[in-house]
Amino acid sequence: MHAVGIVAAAGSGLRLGADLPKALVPLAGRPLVAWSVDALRAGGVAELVVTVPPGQRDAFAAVLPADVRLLDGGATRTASVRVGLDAASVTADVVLVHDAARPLTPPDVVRRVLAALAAGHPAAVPVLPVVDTTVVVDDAGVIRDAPPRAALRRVQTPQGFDRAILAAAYARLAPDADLTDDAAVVRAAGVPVVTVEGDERAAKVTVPHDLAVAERQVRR
Ligand SMILES: Nc1ccn([C@@H]2O[C@H](COP(=O)(O)OP(=O)(O)OP(=O)(O)O)[C@@H](O)[C@H]2O)c(=O)n1
Ligand SMILES: C[C@](O)(CO)[C@H](O)COP(=O)(O)O
Repeated sequence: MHAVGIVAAAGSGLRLGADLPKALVPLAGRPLVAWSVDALRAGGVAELVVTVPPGQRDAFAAVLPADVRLLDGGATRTASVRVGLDAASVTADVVLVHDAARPLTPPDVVRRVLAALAAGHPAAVPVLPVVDTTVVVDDAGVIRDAPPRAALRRVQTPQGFDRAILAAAYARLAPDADLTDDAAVVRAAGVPVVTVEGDERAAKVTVPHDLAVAERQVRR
């Protein structure tokens, strides 16, 4: 099975509030994107495309292996993944789409996603259970619903897909579509998405506290 990894690294990191693009923010002395690239490689994905903030290719090239392909990303995560997917080799059987912002994803998570694809599933995503009561609120912040928690999951990356199926699903999307993940893109095209076990260590670095947690994780 020929797998290509697409690392979405073109975000600015507004919620992190750093003075450089989030994917270049150091974690234990290495940029987040370098950790994320390593995570995919450790899990068995050798060929990688990374989408970066326009104008930042040199900065990313300086911190990534020379065989990683760098492309200018788009204004949204969806647009950035689309750029990476368009560039992914058509000889690839499967693609794994990963957030640069999930630097410490264990290789076993990558392997579980690849195994589900190898078993013939068109799409597979890692998930974790929800441990807090989860509610739906209205504009005034008043609780309107509390969905049964047992069926809820938190979705992580990398998310794996049959390449041709993901490409067809993206082709159906409006050019300015902005979905929160790629599972939503294929689901919009009617493709079933199976789940595999995620890992707390694959947490997304979103706010400053997440970076502090990741630093402690590396030290352990
Ligand atoms: N236009 C964008 C926006 C996001 N991403 C990537 O998508 C992943 C998840 O996005 P998020 O954590 O929200 O990153 P940012 O958009 O950078 O964060 P913020 O929303 O706080 O600005 C990140 O690895 C980010 O680099 C991307 O490739 N292109
Ligand atoms: C793709 C994702 O990481 C799955 O949980 C998530 O939806 C990204 O959201 P963000 O707001 O772009 O960080």
